[in-house]
Amino acid sequence: MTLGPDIAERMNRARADLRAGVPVVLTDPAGDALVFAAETVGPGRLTTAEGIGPLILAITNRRAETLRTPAYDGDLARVAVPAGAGAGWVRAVADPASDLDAPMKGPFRHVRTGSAAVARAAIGLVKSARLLPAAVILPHEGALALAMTEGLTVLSGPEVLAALGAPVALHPVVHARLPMSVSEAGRLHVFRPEDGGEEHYAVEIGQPARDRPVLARLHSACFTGDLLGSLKCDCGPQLRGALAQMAAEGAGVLLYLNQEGRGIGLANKMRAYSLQDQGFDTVEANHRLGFEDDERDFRLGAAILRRMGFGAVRLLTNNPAKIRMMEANGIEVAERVPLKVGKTAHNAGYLATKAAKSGHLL
Ligand SMILES: Nc1nc2c(ncn2[C@@H]2O[C@H](COP(=O)(O)OP(=O)(O)OP(=O)(O)O)[C@@H](O)[C@H]2O)c(=O)[nH]1
Ligand SMILES: [Zn+2]
Repeated sequence: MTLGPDIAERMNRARADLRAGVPVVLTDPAGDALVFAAETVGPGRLTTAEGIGPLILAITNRRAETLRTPAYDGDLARVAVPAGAGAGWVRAVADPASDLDAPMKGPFRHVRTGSAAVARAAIGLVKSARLLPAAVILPHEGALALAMTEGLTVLSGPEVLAALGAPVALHPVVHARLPMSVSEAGRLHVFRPEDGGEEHYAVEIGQPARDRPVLARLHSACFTGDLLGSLKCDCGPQLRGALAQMAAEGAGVLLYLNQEGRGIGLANKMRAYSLQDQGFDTVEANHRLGFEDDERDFRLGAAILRRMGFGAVRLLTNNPAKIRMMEANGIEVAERVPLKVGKTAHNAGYLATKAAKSGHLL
């Protein structure tokens, strides 16, 4: 084995670079390119990049739909950045915050020739860095040479696309006893992805048998609901309700998956909340930002359950997609246990939207 980073490790580096506003280089058989996150690229680097060659802004089909412009590449659109348009223009196209104040972003000149593969890998990368799903691309023959002189992270575009679609391998790091007010027989397990990325947790209550379906909950992180007692969602009561039910039965396992905001991260979730204050529902807000309704990867949950020795669950959920994902990833769902707690005047619309648009069971 070589000492250098593999593709997953280099992608982790690239995420840090992109979050800091530093470009990365994507190599591709159709042509190499420098890639910036639209959210973080500053005016200085953008001007330097414009001096090298014409820039392209890649946005998702969801964002294109909001901007009423076609997505010629299917899942994404490549629009030319007008000369001298600057970071303000890039940000306004990528970020829906000012859509209602300044609705006309176009007309856009679309780039329809060449391969969209680099744009696709770039959007996948910035999304996985929990940034707005839009990337500035500078196609450049000398990108590799520039990477050498400027110390930029280099990734193969096709490898990025393959890695984004591959299941993340996780390993247990540590577990220890954790007496909790709900149950003194608690134990917290920490799991870490092989690429050194974000950790996920499992709270085990009692000593659930491995050869029978375990009462289980796949909980997605919700800082606002879990910690702050937000009334906009039902996450806090669901978290506490699930643990209470496991304590009452004497055994269970709650996975705490760090996929805040259905996988878009807290900053983007707050952008979605701001759009909800403008009158859009939870699904429309995700789409206006350029995301799908739900960007979570529930394969993580199945992988952790398997690592813990569980093959079958009684799943506490109202979300049929979680059941489908468990079964598709080798965890039998012997029973769905409804979890209906925490309805408030503030979240009634949110819960109704989840039922109407995301198939949640009421
Ligand atoms: N993007 C976005 N995420 C939200 C919003 N409200 C809550 N969330 C996130 O949604 C997730 C809630 O997930 P869960 O409660 O685990 O899952 P669920 O799909 O509702 O399914 P069940 O609760 O199991 O029925 C958390 O990650 C929250 O942060 C919102 O308006 N927009
Ligand atoms: Zn929540």
